[in-house]
Amino acid sequence: MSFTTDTPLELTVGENGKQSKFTLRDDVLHVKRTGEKKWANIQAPLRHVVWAELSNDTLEVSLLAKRRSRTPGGSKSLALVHLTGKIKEEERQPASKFTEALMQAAYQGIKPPRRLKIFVNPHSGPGKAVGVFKKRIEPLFRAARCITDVTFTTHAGHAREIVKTLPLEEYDVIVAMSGDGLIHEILNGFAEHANPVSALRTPIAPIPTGSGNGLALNLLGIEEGCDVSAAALNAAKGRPMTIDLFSVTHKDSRVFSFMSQCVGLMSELDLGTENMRFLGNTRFIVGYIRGIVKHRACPIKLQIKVAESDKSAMLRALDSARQQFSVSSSVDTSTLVTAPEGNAKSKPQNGDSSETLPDLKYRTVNPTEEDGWITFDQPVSYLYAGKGPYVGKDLMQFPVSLPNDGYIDVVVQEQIGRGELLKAMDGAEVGKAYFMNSQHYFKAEAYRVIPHNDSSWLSVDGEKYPFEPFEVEVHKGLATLLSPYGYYKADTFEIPSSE
Ligand SMILES: Nc1ncnc2c1ncn2[C@@H]1O[C@H](COP(=O)(O)OP(=O)(O)OP(=O)(O)O)[C@@H](O)[C@H]1O
Repeated sequence: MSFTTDTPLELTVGENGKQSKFTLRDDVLHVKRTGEKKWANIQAPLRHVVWAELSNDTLEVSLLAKRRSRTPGGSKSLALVHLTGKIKEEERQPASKFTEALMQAAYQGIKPPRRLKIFVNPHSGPGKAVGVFKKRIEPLFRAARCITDVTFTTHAGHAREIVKTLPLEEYDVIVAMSGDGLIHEILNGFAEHANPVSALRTPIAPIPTGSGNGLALNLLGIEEGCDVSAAALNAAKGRPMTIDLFSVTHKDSRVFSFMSQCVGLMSELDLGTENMRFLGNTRFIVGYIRGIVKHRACPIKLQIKVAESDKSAMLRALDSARQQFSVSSSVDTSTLVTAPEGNAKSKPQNGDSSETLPDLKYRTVNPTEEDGWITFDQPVSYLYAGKGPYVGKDLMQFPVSLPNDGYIDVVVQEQIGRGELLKAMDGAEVGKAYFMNSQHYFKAEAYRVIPHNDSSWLSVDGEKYPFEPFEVEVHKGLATLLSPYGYYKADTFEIPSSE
């Protein structure tokens, strides 16, 4: 999001030696306060501006400001800061003009107040979600004038029961204060709604309190992906971004997946370490090292309906998508008043207003080479398929993934030596494993897995399923998320200059 004016907008308020000078330049609000020790100098990008209002003789600005101290993860966490200043009568007009311009630039056509249905999973991750909600999230939603309806989930399946019959017209956004597991549950609840397609168009915004939090990382990036305040502000004023969903079918069951499916080493490191939840994100690293020590191959036959198998072509597609992002995210102030997206819900794809979930196209087809299917029939270290670059803070598994290209990214890791598997950890958080020759990468419309025994688990969005034959296919743009950017924020993945 970019805000450009020839001359910066400025406003100075206050009296008696306590003055605040606000300057809106490019896409940053600069605040300089004299006579104050705390928050004397703030520079907040527009996406961190929560609210600005002029009432009687007082200007109020709420924003997220970076604390000086760093989190254990190394980034500076964001604090909700309220700034107020007294306005003299003769300053009312410029103050009103400034407040209006700041709100328009900060909301870019999004019309507050948003009505939020919020689910808080008290047991997600290290179990601190309720305290964090009361201390940090409730005040932020109040500052952003959101209308909230909160459920603290009491059991697994609770959120699913509620969203199945949710009156869709009463809410703009579903907020999940949880890990990725609760989002999987909500999407599957929506699929059981009487109007499933409309339900799935209701955007979901995650607030990361789980152990994995891959979705929040994909939407907010590595700097802010674990910051609950940045995530809550995305719920209050993010823009709808449609994503593809996947149907995972085995026997007679159909489950919707939004993030990933895996078998072999990568499913065991997640599902085999659930007793280590107290370790937070670290449990995945412990699980990976344990998997390397065991060094078991995963015996499967894999069939993929391939759309692209050339890694260089996928890098070029990402590069051109990134160039489009940078054009579409630069918005001139002249568009601010008339920006179109007041409502958070996404529009039907291709004008299709059907309320029926998409049919399964590949369930009964015979996969043949002529129809673009390829077959792997040798033990692998793991199969990992999904959407969204990050699957966790330490692993960018799908660096060339795009939100709604209609494909699932399928990664097949050959069984390699323990030393090489250990080396693959180096740079895993910025997607370096993509360049390993032993890591095969496909853009696919569908794939099938036939296990040769029952020695592993299938993980779907981090939830455990039996290791039985299953099939996956893609449904373009079926679900909606909220994003501050309109694309996956994974710019730490570097596209080599030769591409
Ligand atoms: N009150 C509850 N008690 C027990 N389980 C719950 C409760 N509320 C939700 N759940 C279940 O907990 C599961 C995991 O939740 P969630 O994703 O929020 O946390 P997590 O597992 O710590 O994070 P991650 O999925 O990122 O590892 C979900 O499947 C959900 O159904």
